[in-house]
Amino acid sequence: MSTHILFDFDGTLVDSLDAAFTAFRQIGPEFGCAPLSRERLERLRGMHALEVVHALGVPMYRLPQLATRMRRAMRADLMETAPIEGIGEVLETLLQRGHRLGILSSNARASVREYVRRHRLPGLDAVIGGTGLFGKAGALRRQARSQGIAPRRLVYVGDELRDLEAARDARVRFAAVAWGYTPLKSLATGGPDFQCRHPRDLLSIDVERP
Ligand SMILES: O=C(O)COP(=O)(O)O
Repeated sequence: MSTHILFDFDGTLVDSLDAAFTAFRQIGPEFGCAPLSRERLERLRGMHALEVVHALGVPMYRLPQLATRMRRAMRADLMETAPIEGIGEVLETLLQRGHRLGILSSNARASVREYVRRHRLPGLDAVIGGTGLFGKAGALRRQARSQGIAPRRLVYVGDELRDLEAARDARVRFAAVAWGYTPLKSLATGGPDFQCRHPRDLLSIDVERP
């Protein structure tokens, strides 16, 4: 039987970290954040998104507004950024093997769909977007329910600790990727079901588990 594989977007299908960094340097100060250096960014990458928000001094009530402003500021750069190298071929192979693919992202659905179309990423027409930064667990649960499948038959592929946490909460399997925002060694502390150092490692995540 095939597995439903849902992909996170930013960091997992496209390396948007530079675009995020540039946008934050512009917008962060409006939210009372100190200017961000590359060195500090590197230190923040190992942390959970909530810890990052705290470390940057963003009040929680302003987070949705900051995230929306960031997404808008990043959009043009993002559209010009190529997908992670090798991901297109891997998606193609997963499709040929009969897997059902999709995207589940806290980024805006319209931007993600536009990106998939422009960069011709195969099999990713189903896009769930705008989940809220910390709303992915509920979205994963709803997805399993609406597809009529047990959560364990879903795999979420992501690059951040909030992705891993959401998959755990929803009892969905999680594949951690090494090429995203959060280093694999930080993701490994959360005990992901699969660790992918290269996109082709995604081809072995269909292993059935009891
Ligand atoms: O909230 C964002 O824009 C980041 O989106 P992601 O869930 O695809 O990482």
